[in-house]
Amino acid sequence: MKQQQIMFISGIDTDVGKTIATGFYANRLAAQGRSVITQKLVQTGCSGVAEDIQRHRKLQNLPLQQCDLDGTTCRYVFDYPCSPHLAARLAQTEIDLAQITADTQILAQQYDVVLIEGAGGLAVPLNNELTTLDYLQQQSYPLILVTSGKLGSINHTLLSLVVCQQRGIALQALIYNHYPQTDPIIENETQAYLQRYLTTHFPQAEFIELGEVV
Ligand SMILES: Nc1ncnc2c1ncn2[C@@H]1O[C@H](COP(=O)(O)OP(=O)(O)OP(=O)(O)O)[C@@H](O)[C@H]1O
Ligand SMILES: C[C@H](N)[C@H](N)CCCCCC(=O)O
Ligand SMILES: [Mg+2]
Repeated sequence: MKQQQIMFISGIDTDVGKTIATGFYANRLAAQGRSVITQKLVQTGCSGVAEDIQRHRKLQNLPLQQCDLDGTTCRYVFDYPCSPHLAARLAQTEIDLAQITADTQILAQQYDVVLIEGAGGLAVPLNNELTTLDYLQQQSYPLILVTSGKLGSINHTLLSLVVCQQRGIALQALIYNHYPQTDPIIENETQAYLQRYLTTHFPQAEFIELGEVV
């Protein structure tokens, strides 16, 4: 019997490379013979089929799927490029998290692995009460966290990891995005520091390097 797996991909911030990392990780699993679909928790800043889903499919070298066209892979797409809680409010609606969970379950019945990309970082609000972190904790999905070598990443990464430990969220992997390249002295130590930190505090988690995707 095929093992179904749902994993959540978040990052230390918006624009850190979650979408690229999601496509990369999907391809890695597909190369191991597993069928993979991606889902976007909530998309802001566009209309129609979520732009992150479109990017995932391009990276996977797949056309848009029926589950993309009918909204199963991204139920909530909002125009305004901001936090989901605000984007939903501006659209005079609310994000129904039970609907998103139901969509994930439908996808999990059809694919071996569902990778859910969050919007922004872990503490991004989905409404006035709940953050992405709360949802992740409720669902007990393992987390793949995307980080980078940019100045400031050590602090943002450690804050994200400390809160995962406090909330009992399992870290599957830390993806270290080498893009964009900035200061090699800072980047090298950021990578080395985070690798040491992972070995000490999350020995079961994988450290994965992501290079520039062209
Ligand atoms: N490894 C990479 N190779 C090439 N381009 C990259 C890489 N990582 C990030 N980028 C580029 O940097 C920008 C931000 O990346 P991306 O869209 O993946 O961020 P994100 O974390 O998914 O943001 P959001 O919170 O909006 O979902 C994009 O233009 C993307 O193409
Ligand atoms: C529009 C943007 N690209 C992201 N998808 C949304 C990021 C929300 C971040 C909210 C915040 O941390 O203040
Ligand atoms: Mg993205």
